[in-house]
Amino acid sequence: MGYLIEGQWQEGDATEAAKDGRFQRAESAFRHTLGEGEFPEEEGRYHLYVSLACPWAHRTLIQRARRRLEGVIGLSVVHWRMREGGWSFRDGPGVLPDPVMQARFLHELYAKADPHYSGKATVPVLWDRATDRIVSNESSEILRMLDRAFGGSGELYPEALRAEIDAVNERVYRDVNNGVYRAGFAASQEAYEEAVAPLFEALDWLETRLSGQRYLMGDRLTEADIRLWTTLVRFDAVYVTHFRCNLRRLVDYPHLWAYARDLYAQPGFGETTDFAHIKRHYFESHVRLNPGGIVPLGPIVDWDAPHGRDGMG
Ligand SMILES: N[C@@H](CCC(=O)N[C@@H](CS)C(=O)NCC(=O)O)C(=O)O
Repeated sequence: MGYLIEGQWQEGDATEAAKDGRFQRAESAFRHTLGEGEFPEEEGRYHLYVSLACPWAHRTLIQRARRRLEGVIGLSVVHWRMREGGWSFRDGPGVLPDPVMQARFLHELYAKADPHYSGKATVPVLWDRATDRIVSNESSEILRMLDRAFGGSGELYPEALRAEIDAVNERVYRDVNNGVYRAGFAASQEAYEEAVAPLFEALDWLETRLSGQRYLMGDRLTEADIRLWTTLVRFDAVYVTHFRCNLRRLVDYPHLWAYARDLYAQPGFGETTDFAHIKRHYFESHVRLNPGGIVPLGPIVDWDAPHGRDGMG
């Protein structure tokens, strides 16, 4: 773990847990848009840096695969363990090194893009090879860019559904995507309970919503599904134990669990999911939560079991 100050890497826990024990996520710093202004659409010009473990990066990886943009936007995958030096490109199964600067650590790219950058070096990063700059390091915005750029139709965020998608995204982000982190990184009992209660209220709400419709917006997949799903797929493998989100497991929610398997079977989802990176990242990286670094072998769950949702409206 660590962070950059004025482009210089500092080892240490830039923990986002404030003095009151509550985890706070920092805003992403690079917020340009592919296809606008200085970042025109050009095949081969942009490169995506992800961790296969990271739920935020996973959003962008799913969309790159769904759109079959593999030949248009390059990909690097960091090593699952995030300790000294932060995310690195050290050798390991599934790691794809950096072809742009042959960086050893992700933070080198942040410092190259902005020698005065202060903050964390997070994934995902959408990099512009032509200018050596970061287009964006905000997953929700990269997801939308990959929905529209290079001939995309913007189907994940259709005009008519935007208000409803925004409303669902807001609650899912606060209580689910970030909720599991607020529970896991809470440094007090109070902060932990403040995160866990709304997390499971939100899962109950989603369970009901998905009992009568295939996707969060009805009969079509939108960005809201991708954003929810990357947390669900990690839930039983990691968050139930490592982050103590254990009132219930995903498999205890019949509709949510079938919904998660439905998406897992669709193009872009299962194929970009790497449970080894996911589990090893969390259990080997967070020394405070798991000092021994032991990775649990379970749970045994069948992601390929029939989900029975094809015919749902
Ligand atoms: N707002 C960012 C958050 C990304 C994020 O927090 N990524 C984590 C991995 S899951 C990370 O890279 N953390 C590095 C660190 O904490 O030093 C986004 O959604 O793109």
